[in-house]
Amino acid sequence: MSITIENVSKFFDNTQVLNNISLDINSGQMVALLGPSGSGKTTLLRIIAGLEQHNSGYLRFSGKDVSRMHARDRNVGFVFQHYALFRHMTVANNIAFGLKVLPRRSRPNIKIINYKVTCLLEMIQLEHLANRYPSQLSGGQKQRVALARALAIEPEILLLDEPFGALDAQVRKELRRWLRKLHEELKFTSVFVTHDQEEAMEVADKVVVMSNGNIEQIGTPQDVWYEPASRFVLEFMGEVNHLEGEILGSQLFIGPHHWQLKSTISYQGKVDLFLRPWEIEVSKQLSIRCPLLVQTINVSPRGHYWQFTVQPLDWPQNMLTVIISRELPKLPSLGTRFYLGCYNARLYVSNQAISNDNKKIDNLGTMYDLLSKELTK
Ligand SMILES: Nc1ncnc2c1ncn2[C@@H]1O[C@H](COP(=O)(O)OP(=O)(O)OP(=O)(O)O)[C@@H](O)[C@H]1O
Repeated sequence: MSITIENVSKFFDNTQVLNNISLDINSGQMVALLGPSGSGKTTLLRIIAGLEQHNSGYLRFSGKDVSRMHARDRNVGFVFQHYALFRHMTVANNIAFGLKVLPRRSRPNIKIINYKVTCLLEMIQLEHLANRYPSQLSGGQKQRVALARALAIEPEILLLDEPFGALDAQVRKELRRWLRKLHEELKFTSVFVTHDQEEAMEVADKVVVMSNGNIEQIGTPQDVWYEPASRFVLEFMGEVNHLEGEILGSQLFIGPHHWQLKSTISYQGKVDLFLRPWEIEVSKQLSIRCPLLVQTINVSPRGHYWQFTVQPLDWPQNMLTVIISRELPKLPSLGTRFYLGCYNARLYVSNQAISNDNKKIDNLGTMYDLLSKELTK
């Protein structure tokens, strides 16, 4: 079943928490709503579920307007962060609950209910715990039971609100792989809320990045990672170094260092440069590619790579994080000086310099785009 959200807005009292949201979710797709706390993810999910009513706009399931349809008639399964299992019921009875409370005309007979529960217990690999109570389960087991309970009614849409948020890192990883596999087998449409970038990248077909009640970007995990649509998405999607620079005439300045631009660009003034730790070039020699002198102040081994914290020496900036493959023959120790290049840095008009006029040219491209060819080859 597909979901169409068209110009949906939501107010709580006089505060607008969703601002004209439009989003298409194809049948069988798994979509992550990703964003910081308070960005409106849960509110949007609850509107899809029918637990919250939007103030304007349309909500359609496979083309049919469901805006006024009661939650129980939407055929939607819901999984919350905090299990919400019935404490006084066994695992098997928790899973059977949704089927037992169906209206008489659509309720399966008890044999079929028991058969379905057995199949679901098998699917979540907890057959041996059918007669336990929730208090006798681990967090990961409880969450699997919650999923089985949501799936028992064979929903066409499954909504998950931070389903693994309360679990430790290892169990989270296992469960999200398991969810992805389950999704591939059963092919329901699902929307899940998370503020964990890695979780969204690993599980979703499509990622919707939200901030402040707005959608910042809709795209595949690759899109939002490699082609961030805004400075917000770039900063939100993983670690990034922030440098300050300035465009004066046809030169880009970082501290006392300057580069010749291909041509004079229309924007003049302060710029913010963003650079992922693994996009920094390093060299022991001063060169045109690596002109920025730094000193190592921390080295930390991270599996197949090394992570350095470095202090810029003759160019006034904050400390930077640099990631270098461990295959490099010789590694700098603490205090070692070396040179950096930052050609992959993305440039934006500095926040301090944004006026309505500059907002139109907020994103200036990468240094590679702006510099003359002979400097970057
Ligand atoms: N019932 C409510 N009454 C008033 N304001 C609310 C209500 N529910 C949510 N809000 C507000 O709406 C905004 C969006 O909340 P929402 O829970 O959708 O965000 P979120 O992105 O899911 O955040 P989190 O990741 O912290 O759960 C917040 O500012 C929140 O305070």
